[in-house]
Amino acid sequence: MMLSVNDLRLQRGGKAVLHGIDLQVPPGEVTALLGANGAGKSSTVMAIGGALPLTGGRIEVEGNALHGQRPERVRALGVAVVPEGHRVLGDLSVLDNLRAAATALPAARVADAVEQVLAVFPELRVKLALPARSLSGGQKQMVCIAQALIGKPRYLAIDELSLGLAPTVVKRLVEVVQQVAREGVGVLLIEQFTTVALAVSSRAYVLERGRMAFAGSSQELRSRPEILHSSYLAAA
Ligand SMILES: Nc1ncnc2c1ncn2[C@@H]1O[C@H](COP(=O)(O)OP(=O)(O)OP(=O)(O)O)[C@@H](O)[C@H]1O
Repeated sequence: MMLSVNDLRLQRGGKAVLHGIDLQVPPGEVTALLGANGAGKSSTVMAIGGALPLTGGRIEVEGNALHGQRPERVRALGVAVVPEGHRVLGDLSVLDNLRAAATALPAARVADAVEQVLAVFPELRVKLALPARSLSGGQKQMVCIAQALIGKPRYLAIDELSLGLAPTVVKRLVEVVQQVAREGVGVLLIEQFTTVALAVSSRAYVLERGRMAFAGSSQELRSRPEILHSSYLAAA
């Protein structure tokens, strides 16, 4: 019972960016994926979501291969991804953005599914009729997380939860991530604020130029700050 990445290799623009990484995301907890800009965090999440082809290795969820699958199939296997940049369909209303994420559900279940994600983000209720472009960055991120949750994933990967968002919003998003994990979802979290990421996660990984420089408990990484320092400096 796990989302697991084994010996993942990946090229972008003809250049190797992941050199064989291993990563496990257990259900019911938050796993942090840390590393400097360009280390390969986004590429890892995109590969998990079916948005980038691998050049080697395996990605599996509870025994099913995710690698080589299209993004829709990855979602159907219970793995949802929130890409970096909290992008929404700006011309559509917030409600239609949520509905658009529910197209894989039978029509009769869409309204219920929308209700369930609004219970997670009640602050979106008063925004439902507004065009999504009128939302703040934090509210757009809420819409993106709600879209990911609408299919009831067993695993959720979030690329840059809080990048560019106000501290009060970050606090709120972190609460939601913790709640989602408590309800049994395995969360893979990429978060620029390493203190936040290590406070909410049980296990942590540190990527350094496409290789895993650390894998272990978040507590251990908190007590050994030199690991993060050297990884973030190595990229400079
Ligand atoms: N579209 C692309 N085409 C070619 N190479 C890319 C592309 N996007 C990223 N890369 C390269 O892939 C490597 C890994 O980038 P990636 O975005 O996965 O890192 P990251 O750890 O998520 O960093 P960031 O926090 O900056 O997004 C980098 O060397 C980057 O230059």
